[in-house]
Order: sequence, then structure tokens, then C-alpha cells
Amino acid sequence: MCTTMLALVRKAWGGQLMTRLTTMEGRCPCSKQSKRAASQGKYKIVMVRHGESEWNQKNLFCGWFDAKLSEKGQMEACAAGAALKEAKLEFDVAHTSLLSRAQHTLLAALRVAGHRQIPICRTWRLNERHYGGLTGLNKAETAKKYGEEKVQIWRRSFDTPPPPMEEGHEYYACIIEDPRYEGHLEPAEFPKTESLKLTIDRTLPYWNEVIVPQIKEGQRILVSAHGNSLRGVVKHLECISDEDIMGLNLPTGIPFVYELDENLKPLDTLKFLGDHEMVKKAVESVANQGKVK
Ligand SMILES: O=C(OP(=O)(O)O)[C@H](O)COP(=O)(O)O
Repeated sequence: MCTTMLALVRKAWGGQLMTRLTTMEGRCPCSKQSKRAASQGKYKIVMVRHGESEWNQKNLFCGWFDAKLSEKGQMEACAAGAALKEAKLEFDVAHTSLLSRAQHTLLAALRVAGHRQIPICRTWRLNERHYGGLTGLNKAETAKKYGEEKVQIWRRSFDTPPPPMEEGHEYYACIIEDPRYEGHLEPAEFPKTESLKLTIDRTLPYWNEVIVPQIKEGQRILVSAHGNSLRGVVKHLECISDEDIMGLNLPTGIPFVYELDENLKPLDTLKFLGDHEMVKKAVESVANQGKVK
């Protein structure tokens, strides 16, 4: 029986290698559910976690700090665009966060994919989860100080937020005084920390009120966002339990696709546009970031 395991399936789809990945019980490729995978949904949506940021590269908790893409991240963004083009995916509208790393990934991917002109909607609701007092700390050093188990809870538990970001925190002012939030958030509305649950609580209204109506209108949508804001969307779409979502790690810069039925239920789990070995390594690398080096 295939339970609680990492399963990777390679599928030829539109001339592009697609990788299906799951760590969730009952969601393995041999389950009945996955036998529906071959059919095309009524709708399709594509999402991508931004390319590697300079803070991903340094293994720092980033959250709402506006880290730029690293050189590797810029290349990943371009590669994401090439994968979209290769898969012949086209878009009418894109959604992204207010953070540069997601926006720059989106722009590079759209440029390489050949669709520069589509409308782009930017919202703080797709921002990464706020990492609170952990913002700017090295994940491996934090694991050394507090233990890997504690760091795993902070990184991946559903509803345990990291410690809050206090006013004296090194990055407090540069986040709360950032002009990009003017007209979006009042100072009192800024989160001080967020669990995945809290992240979903502010992402889902945008999903339901803005993205879902566009999908139902038949608009082809690309979302460029973050590891945890997208984990929340994936959890919602696939009805993943609070426990099982802990096992999901999204790699940087590799787009993934959902085929959705008329009720916007996925026909299958997410499928990455990428070679399965490459995706597997990238996922493992994210999972291991919280380990003592
Ligand atoms: O800012 C972050 O996510 P992002 O790089 O997707 O924007 C986090 O630091 C990701 O860290 P995590 O994978 O330990 O949750």
C-alpha cells in the first residue's frame, strides 16, 4: 500500500515532462483518485513559487522582508517561462504578491513565455507568510539553537506561529514603513507573525473573491507567489489535512499546474513542469533547510 510516501510520476503531457508529487496518504499515483488524471479539466490554473531569492540562498527566514532574486533565481524565473512556453500554456491575467521576488519572477517568466501584455494584479494577500521574530535568522543556526523539532514546528506546523516580530526587531521598520503597502494596509493591520492557518485566512478571501470568478469566466491564470502562501492555496484546493500539509514543500521557480472540474475541484494533485529528478531534489532541498548543517 502506498501511504505517506514520496511518489513521483513522470507523464508526457503536451510534449512536456510533468511531475506529479505527493507525500499525502491516499494520494499516491495508484489510488483511484489519480486514475482520473489523464482527463483534462474544465479549467486550468498555473502557479509558481518565485525563483531563489538572495535570502533563500543564504538560508534565512524571509517572510515579508523584500529579498531580491539571486542570480540563480533569475535563471529559474526564465526557465519557468521557458517551461510555460514549452507546455504551450497561455494566460489572460496574472496574480502576484507585493514582494519583488514574486513580481520579478512573474515578469521574467511572462517575457520568456512571450506574453508581456497581460494584466497583472498585485496583492499583499499573496505575500509570503510573515515569519515574525524569525525574520532574518539563519534556519540551520536556529535549528542548532532551538532544535530541529522546534524549527520544523515553526516552519511547517499548521497553526503554531513563530514568535512575533517586536517593534525593536532589525527588520520591523523596513517592513511596516515600506511605501508599497500604502493604500493596502494600515500600520495596525500588519501581521506580527503568521502560522500557515493565519496565512490561509488572509489569502483565501482573495482566492475566492478575485481568482475564482476569473477562473469561472474562463480566464487563463498564472499565479506567482511564495512557498507558504501557495502551500495554503494547495491545501485548500486539495483538501489536505492540517497534519499532511506539513509534508508539502514547494521548490522555487518550477511552475505547477492544476486541472480543475466545473466545481473547481482538482482532477488530480499538482503537476510540476519539470523533470522528476530535478523536482525531487529541489523539494528535498527545501525540506532540509531547517536541519542543523
Ligand atoms: O520567505 C520565505 O518563503 P519564500 O522564499 O517562498 O518567499 C520563507 O523564508 C520560506 O521558508 P520556509 O520554507 O522555511 O517556510
